[in-house]
Amino acid sequence: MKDSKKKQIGFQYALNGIWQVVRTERNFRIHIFIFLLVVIFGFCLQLTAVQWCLVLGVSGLVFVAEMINTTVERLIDYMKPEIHPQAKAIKDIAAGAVLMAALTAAVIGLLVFIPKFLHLLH
Ligand SMILES: Nc1ncnc2c1ncn2[C@@H]1O[C@H](COP(=O)(O)OP(=O)(O)OP(=O)(O)O)[C@@H](O)[C@H]1O
Repeated sequence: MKDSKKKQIGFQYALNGIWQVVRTERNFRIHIFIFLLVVIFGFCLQLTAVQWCLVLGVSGLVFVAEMINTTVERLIDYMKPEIHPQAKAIKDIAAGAVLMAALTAAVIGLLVFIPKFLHLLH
């Protein structure tokens, strides 16, 4: 098979992976909804290039963390372990990664948007 054809198929698998998460994970859809709100507010409040980089960067971090968490959960469920402390620790750590990304996003979001809102009020 040609190299470009192989790459195209790999890309389709990757898109399929993203679609799987969008379709099945409620939390991921909530992240998308929040992201769209942030983008709308970003345009309305005319974020600078650096502010866009921060907001988009941290949003990407949340999406990636959520997808890795979903991967870990599915892997553990696929292996069908008994209730086991290791299985619990693995899932809890993956969930903790999402929480850390989300908290970072929230702090950066507040640092970027609060001064913009205050500026509007004055
Ligand atoms: N096999 C297991 N053994 C021990 N504890 C488990 C096991 N599976 C899940 N748990 C515990 O239950 C928690 C929730 O697991 P679950 O797979 O339901 O994730 P979830 O966060 O509810 O996933 P979803 O994103 O589908 O809502 C885990 O964080 C872990 O503490």
